[in-house]
Amino acid sequence: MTTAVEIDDLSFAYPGADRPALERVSLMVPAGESVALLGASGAGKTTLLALLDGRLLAWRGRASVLGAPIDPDHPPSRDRRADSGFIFQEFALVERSTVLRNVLNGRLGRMPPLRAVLGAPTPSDLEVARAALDDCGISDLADRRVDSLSGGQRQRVAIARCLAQEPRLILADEPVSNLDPARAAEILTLLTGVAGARGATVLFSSHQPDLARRFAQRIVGMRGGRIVFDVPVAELNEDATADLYRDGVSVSDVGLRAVT
Ligand SMILES: Nc1ncnc2c1ncn2[C@@H]1O[C@H](COP(=O)(O)OP(=O)(O)OP(=O)(O)O)[C@@H](O)[C@H]1O
Repeated sequence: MTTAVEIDDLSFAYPGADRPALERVSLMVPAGESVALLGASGAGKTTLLALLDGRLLAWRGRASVLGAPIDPDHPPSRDRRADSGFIFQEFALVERSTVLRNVLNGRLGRMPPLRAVLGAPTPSDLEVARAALDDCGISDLADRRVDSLSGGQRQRVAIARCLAQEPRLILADEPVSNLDPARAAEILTLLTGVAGARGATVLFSSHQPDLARRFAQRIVGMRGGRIVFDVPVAELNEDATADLYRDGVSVSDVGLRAVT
């Protein structure tokens, strides 16, 4: 069994913060698994995903992504970055650009640097982008500007952009918290389905235990920067889940976008 993510005794504090955002975190995610990070606002989910994406430095401990250690002192190389894709809650798309152009942006990390600067896709880049649009059911939107799309359609574009990158690991930070419940389930069905079909690992964060249970094989509960449980979905315990949200925030209070 290969490992997509391996973290051992990892701690991180934002500069100037009076307490760590991640404290003594250890985690192992086998390749091909779909894992949900569950926890209240401030639990450290975004920080953990950003760290795995190579965007945070000066942490302590050990971490490997797709079998290679990440360095707390240097950002990852361009090639390494291309192997993991990130899906943001707020989509992070170029609003005034077309859907196809946004999806092609996912190819930039796979192009030689000069071609990427010129933004000149090859026929094979176009083929990969069109396949990603097709997988996400949005081929008919290819020429539409992103600023004319609904939230659910935008998140499909963001997933297609990520797939165009051909990542082996997909990190998704609350990918459905801006969507209504029906759309949220649709998008997680799509995300975990296309990732599974391509053999990619998915690590997604969520405030919603029901969605985590439905779409992940394993649930990692976080609270106050620590991992408090890490269980197969069948072993998820209601009390332990509710505990994640104590201190003024209850599970039922945690709606589509969180309580802060
Ligand atoms: N850029 C930052 N600078 C300083 N502190 C930060 C920064 N980003 C997050 N934090 C702090 O780090 C801790 C973990 O935050 P993080 O955003 O990772 O939690 P989260 O579980 O993703 O929360 P949410 O569900 O609201 O996104 C919190 O105490 C937060 O206030």
